Amino acid sequence: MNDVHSLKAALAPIAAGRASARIEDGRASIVLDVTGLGKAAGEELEADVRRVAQGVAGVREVRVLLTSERRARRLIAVASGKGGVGKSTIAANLAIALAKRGRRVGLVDADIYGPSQTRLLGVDGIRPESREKTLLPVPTRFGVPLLSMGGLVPEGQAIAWRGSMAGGALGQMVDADWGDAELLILDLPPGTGDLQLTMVQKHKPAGAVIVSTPQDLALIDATRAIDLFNKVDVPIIGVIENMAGYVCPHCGEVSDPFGSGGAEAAAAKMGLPFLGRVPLELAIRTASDAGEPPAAGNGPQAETFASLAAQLDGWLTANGG
Ligand SMILES: Nc1ncnc2c1ncn2[C@@H]1O[C@H](COP(=O)(O)OP(=O)(O)OP(=O)(O)O)[C@@H](O)[C@H]1O
Repeated sequence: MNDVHSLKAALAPIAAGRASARIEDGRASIVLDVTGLGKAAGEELEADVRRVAQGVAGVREVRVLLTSERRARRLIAVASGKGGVGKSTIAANLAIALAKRGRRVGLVDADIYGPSQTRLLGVDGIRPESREKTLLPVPTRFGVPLLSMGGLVPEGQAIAWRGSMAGGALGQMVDADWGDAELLILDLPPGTGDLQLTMVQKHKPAGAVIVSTPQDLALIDATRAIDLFNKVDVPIIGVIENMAGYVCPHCGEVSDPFGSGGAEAAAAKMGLPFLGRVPLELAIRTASDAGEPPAAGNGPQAETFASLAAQLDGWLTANGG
């Protein structure tokens, strides 16, 4: 076997289909395709390839060139005009329902005022590690890796974090080692101030989902959120009405403490798609508090989120795959 064949044979078990190699005057040049591997795994593979190549007879020097098809990772913002409407709950469950459909999804919790995703996804207290200044998202049981401001903002310092620090931390989270995730769901801080505008301007999500309760007041705020995205030319994928209709945990009867249909009517008036409604249900709150997102289960709530995710999926396909 000549040297280049020995080199190829040595590389095959660890980098089959990813490496092409040649040797000239004892110098091995290897082009390694690390598409979809993520930074850490790509570097690990590069080190393995280097080590193996150095052990091949006739090789004095090894050069490895990494290539990767640039994968466009899309950001979908989940926003609300005011706090407490269930934006984080919807964001977490949408991410899980999309993962169930086969999308490779990560979740970014940018809500510095009330970062709740670590609790919702059952990874409270687990801090993300970092490798060479790149954050490694925390894996969750639901197939959706997570990075949260919760792990970065010192508790009780949200106010001091307004502005540039929050912007910097969000940049670090978006540019983290998301591996082959094609989609990041971005749980924005509630409201429509400068902080939200800067975040949206800088990271330019592919689209936005607006969460509102059926109440009039929340709808006025939701309209402001819609205006914010319009201002920066980010398309609104649609509006979700949360806490619509109270389902009695005892008899299953549905009543409408906050009214119903308001968000749908408002969406229609603004010419925006209405994605659906999520009822106000004790089971959603208790499951969420326990780190068991309903979308991960098999109950009726899982169906509600599956249907929302199907529409989001349709939008993603229609807008670039
Ligand atoms: N459809 C629902 N049925 C019952 N409880 C819900 C529902 N949606 C959200 N909740 C509960 O309402 C509370 C607020 O929800 P969540 O934290 O998701 O809101 P938010 O809009 O993200 O708030 P914040 O502004 O604090 O980020 C939580 O206790 C959550 O479990």
